[in-house]
Amino acid sequence: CEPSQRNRVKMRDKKDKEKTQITDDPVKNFDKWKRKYNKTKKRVKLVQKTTKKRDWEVERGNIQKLVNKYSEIKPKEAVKFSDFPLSKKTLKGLLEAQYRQPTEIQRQTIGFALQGRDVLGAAKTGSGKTLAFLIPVLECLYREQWTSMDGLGALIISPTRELAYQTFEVLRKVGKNHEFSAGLVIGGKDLKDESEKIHRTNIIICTPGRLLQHMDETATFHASDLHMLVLDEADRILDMGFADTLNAIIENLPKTRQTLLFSATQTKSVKDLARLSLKNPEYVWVHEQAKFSTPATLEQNYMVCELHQKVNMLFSFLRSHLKKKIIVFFACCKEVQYLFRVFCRLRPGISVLALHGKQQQMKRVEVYNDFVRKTSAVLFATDIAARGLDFPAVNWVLQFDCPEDANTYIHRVGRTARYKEGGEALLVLLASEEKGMIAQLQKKKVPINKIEVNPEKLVFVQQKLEAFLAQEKEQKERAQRCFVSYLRSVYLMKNKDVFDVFQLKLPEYAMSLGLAVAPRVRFLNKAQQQKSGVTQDNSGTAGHESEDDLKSFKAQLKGEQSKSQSSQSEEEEDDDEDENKDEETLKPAALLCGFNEEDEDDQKDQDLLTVKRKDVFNINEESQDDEVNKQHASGVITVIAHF
Ligand SMILES: Nc1ncnc2c1ncn2[C@@H]1O[C@H](COP(=O)(O)OP(=O)(O)OP(=O)(O)O)[C@@H](O)[C@H]1O
Repeated sequence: CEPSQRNRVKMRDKKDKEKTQITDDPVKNFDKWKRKYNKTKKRVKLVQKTTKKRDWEVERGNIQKLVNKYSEIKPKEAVKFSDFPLSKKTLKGLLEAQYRQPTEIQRQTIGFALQGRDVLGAAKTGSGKTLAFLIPVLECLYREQWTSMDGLGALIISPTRELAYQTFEVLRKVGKNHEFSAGLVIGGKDLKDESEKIHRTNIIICTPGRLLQHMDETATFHASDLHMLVLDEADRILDMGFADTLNAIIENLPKTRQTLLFSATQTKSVKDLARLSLKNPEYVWVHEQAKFSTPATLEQNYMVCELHQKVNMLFSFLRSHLKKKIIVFFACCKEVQYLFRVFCRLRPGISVLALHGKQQQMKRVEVYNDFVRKTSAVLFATDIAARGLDFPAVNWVLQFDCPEDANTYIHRVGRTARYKEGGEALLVLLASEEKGMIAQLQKKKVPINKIEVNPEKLVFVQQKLEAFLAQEKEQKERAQRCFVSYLRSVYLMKNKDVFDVFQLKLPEYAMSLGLAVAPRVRFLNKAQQQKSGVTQDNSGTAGHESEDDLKSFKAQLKGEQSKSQSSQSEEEEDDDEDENKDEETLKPAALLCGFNEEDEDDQKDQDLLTVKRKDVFNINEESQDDEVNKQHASGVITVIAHF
């Protein structure tokens, strides 16, 4: 071969040799790789720096994508929650809480709420209204990329502490993937402690009284950035009892907010809604065309029973429903307090619990949770348990006393037959209440049948009650208070076609409670005298009373109840008692029938205010001013929790 060709071959061999030498030398090889790697890393970083968005920018992009889809929401086609343009965090929360498919009220309202519309939503009890407003609340704050620095963004007002507590628990469940803070403001022992946290809370679930107290007294708390206001059980919150408080709250809220109202018995009264300055609200009345206003799975009956047989009837009922979960509604606290105690002593064979507005808040929460957990038990309750509470698997709702009106009836029976479950309801009426009440129920499309009681099946407990009262003075006093309170509750009912206290047979009623003699009822005597036109001017006090009557009556006519009246709880009564006194004597029996010791230091309930009950004779006047002061000073539990 030619010399030049030989040279070329030589050079190539040399190069090949060098090449293999480098590949075989790991140090040199690594250095080379490292140089190359650094170069690439620099280049990638540069590219990333110019193209990569920050997290919040990504989130903002996601939000924009969701918002763009709002106009395309088709409620009729939404089968799953994921068919709505909801954030991943909310969808995850719903899924984790086992909520997959929206209920009818959720399907029909979520879209409007996401679009920023004001909504008035009404649907039967147990149909899922809570999520219908909680989902939009979460989405609203998510859309605004709300942080704790932004303070209050959404406000949910409930008529009772129990309902607020329950809503808070649902919010914690479905909102757990969001970073917002949420607080339960239902009255607290330590206002100062609460005040320190409240300004950092993004979602507040509250009862009206305590919220207003913060608005008045907590300097750092303001609601000027509020985006969403929710009134749960709106008709209740809008009615006369909460008028002053709600008006004062609304004065502190920005007009630009979005407002959602939900209830099973919705208001459409223009006067009521005007206070909220709703903007072109969307009315969603899911069951407006439905044949009945109560759940289809609820079987409803009523029976007529004489007043003095009611206790026997209740005991007999419980004896024949020992394995069931039952709620019994009474007209007033004192009735619940007395009958709860004697029923524990009677040992019906089923665990007896009591929930009413005079219990301390801790006790109320304890009883609430206890009843949630139990599979069979009977809960004696006032109307603080009538609205919104979602106790699982309640079989029966028994209304021992006639409800104030058809709406209260609907809410009470709604504690059973919830979300596709079945349930039964029994209403106990006096003969004098039957015609008026049944007419009201029929007008409200409530299907109810009359049943007869078999007198032979009644178990008589009067003698046992007499024996209890003979043993314990306190018990006797409780029975007397129960007697007077029940009469007062009937007397204060507005609808005189249904409630007529003068038709009640008082001596028989007293005996049925175990009392040998009917206690003196001063207000009835007074009322009787007024009824029969007897003037008391010479007594010196009558003139003063009638002036007060007139004032209060005028205030009611104007729809501006006096402060004392509007703050007066339905459950508040003027006679104090020390419920702890007889714990010692009650303990043995209590243990046997699952009785929880009641530490019912009389505490004034702030939840349910006087509604639709005219106190034209100012029976409660002595206690009212005191109560207002006490309400402002008294402490009730508050929890501020963060997700
Ligand atoms: N989408 C859903 N899927 C399954 N269960 C649901 C759904 N939405 C609500 N529920 C369940 O239905 C029950 C009733 O819901 P909720 O308490 O919200 O009813 P409500 O309409 O507010 O009743 P009320 O009128 O008595 O206040 C609850 O136990 C709740 O967990």
